[in-house]
Amino acid sequence: MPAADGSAAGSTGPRVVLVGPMGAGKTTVAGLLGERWGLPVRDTDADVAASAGQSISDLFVDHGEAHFRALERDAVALALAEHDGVLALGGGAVLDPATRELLAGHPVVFLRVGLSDAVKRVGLGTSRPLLVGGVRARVKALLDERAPVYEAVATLVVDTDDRTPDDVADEVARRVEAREQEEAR
Ligand SMILES: Nc1ncnc2c1ncn2[C@@H]1O[C@H](COP(=O)(O)OP(=O)(O)OP(=O)(O)O)[C@@H](O)[C@H]1O
Ligand SMILES: O=C(O)C1=C[C@@H](O)[C@@H](O)[C@H](O)C1
Ligand SMILES: [Mg+2]
Repeated sequence: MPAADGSAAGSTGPRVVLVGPMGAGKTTVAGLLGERWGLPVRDTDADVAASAGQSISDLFVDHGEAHFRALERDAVALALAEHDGVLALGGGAVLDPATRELLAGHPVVFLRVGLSDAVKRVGLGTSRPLLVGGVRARVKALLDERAPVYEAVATLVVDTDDRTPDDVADEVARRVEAREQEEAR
């Protein structure tokens, strides 16, 4: 139940928030961290699709990217306020300045991925509307444009190229736990 100021009563916020480009493995690694820590996992892409009653692709086609971004901003704000588990954001969520402000003070991990691994991972499906048309060129443009934004919001950066999701989740868990211990001292 949210408190009067909009925050969730008793919520301490997510144990970790995963950011990074499409194909970085946010959703996959969030699932692994949730299992490891015994915590619930939430993904703002799934929240937006559920609240709109439409897939993300259909939302882009029917209402456009700006409408999707507005729903996404609300979904991130709500998840940060009420979710105490592992949180994966949509790849473009951090483009919104208000979202970046909300992230300040949370443990944010940037899962970094290079062009070649990102292209291999996202494949040629149509579930990522921003990539329909020319996957490699679009991925390159998005990685170049967004890398500084992910770096700016992150408290930790974890490389994912040539690594399995389990290996990435191990490093995220180890480093988040080490930070928590430092902060508890
Ligand atoms: N480290 C990895 N090595 C190889 N494949 C991976 C790795 N991480 C994720 N994958 C695979 O890449 C694909 C995309 O992963 P995932 O959906 O978790 O990415 P995402 O960052 O959540 O992307 P989006 O921003 O589109 O939601 C999935 O098929 C997943 O199994
Ligand atoms: O990087 C992006 O802009 C996106 C990433 C996905 O997670 C979805 O949020 C959507 O396909 C847009
Ligand atoms: Mg995802």
